[in-house]
Amino acid sequence: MSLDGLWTGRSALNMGRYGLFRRSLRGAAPLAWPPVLVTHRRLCPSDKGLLDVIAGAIEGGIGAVILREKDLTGKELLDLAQRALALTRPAGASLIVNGNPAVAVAAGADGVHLGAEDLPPAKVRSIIGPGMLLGRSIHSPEEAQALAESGEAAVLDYFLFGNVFETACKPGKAAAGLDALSESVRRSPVPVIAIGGITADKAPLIGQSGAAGVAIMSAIMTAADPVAAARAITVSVAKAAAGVVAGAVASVAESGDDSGILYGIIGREQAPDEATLAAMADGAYAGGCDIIQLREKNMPTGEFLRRAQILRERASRWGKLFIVNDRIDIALAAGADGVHLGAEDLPPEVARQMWPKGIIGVTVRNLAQAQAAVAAGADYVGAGPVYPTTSKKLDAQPLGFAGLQAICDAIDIPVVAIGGLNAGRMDGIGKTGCRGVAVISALFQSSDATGHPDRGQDHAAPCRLTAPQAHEMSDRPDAREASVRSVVEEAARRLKALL
Ligand SMILES: Cc1ncc(COP(=O)(O)OP(=O)(O)O)c(N)n1
Ligand SMILES: Cc1nc(C(=O)O)sc1CCOP(=O)(O)O
Ligand SMILES: [Mg+2]
Repeated sequence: MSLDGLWTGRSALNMGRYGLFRRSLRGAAPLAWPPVLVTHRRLCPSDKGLLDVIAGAIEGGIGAVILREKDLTGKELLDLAQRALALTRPAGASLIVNGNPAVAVAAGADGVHLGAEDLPPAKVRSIIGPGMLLGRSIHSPEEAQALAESGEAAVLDYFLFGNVFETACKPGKAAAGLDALSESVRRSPVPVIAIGGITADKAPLIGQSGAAGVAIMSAIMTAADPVAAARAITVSVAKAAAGVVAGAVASVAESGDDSGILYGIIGREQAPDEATLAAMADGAYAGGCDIIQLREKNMPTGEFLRRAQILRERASRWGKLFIVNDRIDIALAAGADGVHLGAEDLPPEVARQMWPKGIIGVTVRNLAQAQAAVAAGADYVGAGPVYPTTSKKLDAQPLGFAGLQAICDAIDIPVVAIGGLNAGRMDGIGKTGCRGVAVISALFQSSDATGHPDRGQDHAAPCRLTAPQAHEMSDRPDAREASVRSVVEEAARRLKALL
């Protein structure tokens, strides 16, 4: 009998939600994943059961639970998974079943985690279908590379790399170390989650390696107060994620030839959950962003509005600007400073009538569109793409600096350059006359802040630098590294003052 049909049961109903979650994890920036709890019920304190610890960890902000109870029978594991789901699902956390795809499907769980001894990933993917998360443990950079080269990683959503530090959970097993973690991140086509001996105070080191998140076993499972233990880790990870973003932002801010506006654009692809969104916004403003735009596609209005309210609050705290992409209704409801409109959105004349005092930005691709935007009452234009971008599918030809300059010369309102801009592409941009740059990936999905300018150039993951970008940056590695280091330190100082 083929197993291929198994997933058409209950979990198929969940595909929309988890399909979305999976996609949003693809481009995960350093520490953009919320922390993951990996269970081991025999470590629980004597006064607590496993479900008590899971409930506490969720209350403390854990975003996913990997149920790793290897000695249970299928029936026992199914029963436990169903009980755990009753805790994770209402909280919006994910439940991932270790090693048993059939139990995961039968329970309606959100994912499956595999070890080297389990079924091959492609087989498991055919059992669970496209919508569920699928992860695989790895223990070395070579293993990450082998799984990438064999094509097995193509069906995976993440690697779990360990053990990074020594841990009582694997007595006698030497720590793989941070360098091996960094190298695994570099060779991996999927986000890497770090595990093994991770505590709240070590989370920033994990962020430096470029890993997308941390997974915790003993620091939570053995804690007398699992809520407090989980919260300490969640807070530390959020601060570290903000620090990474601050460093990337500062490195772009410092790279231009004048001090123009730095305009960051963020959405769930960069910040999957609300805590990460807030942390990244803090990092971006701390690093030198003047404006943040919330850009969400196909998001239910309520969720979009909640995220807009979070950014409104962060921007006000920093005394900086907040713009909503596409949706003037959400911009007004959230009290944003303005809205950015493109060819598919409400015409700017209509927006201006509805919102006389709002900042209205309009996308333009050529001179004629720029002049039309001015006539329609725009406050600024976003002109692009200046370079090809990996952040969205676009048919328009890149403007280059010459096309950008022609627009800047022709109109009197501010021009913000957009598309494929990063620290290595800023020389001379001020001379075009543009007033600033709008950026997604180099701020929120970049490895810039870690000092590894070539990370991931071998793979085509959307969060990574493309080979030509990496080449450009490597032309002046010493200058770049020194400059990145100093701006990261400065950003860390500013962030510390805030937090
Ligand atoms: C500052 C800035 N400039 C241009 C755009 C692109 O807007 P649009 O053409 O509407 O495309 P989407 O971003 O909605 O896909 C922008 N968002 N911001
Ligand atoms: C959202 C968007 N609009 C563009 C346009 O030209 O209209 S380019 C773009 C993506 C910008 O992302 P990155 O900095 O990663 O290239
Ligand atoms: Mg738009």
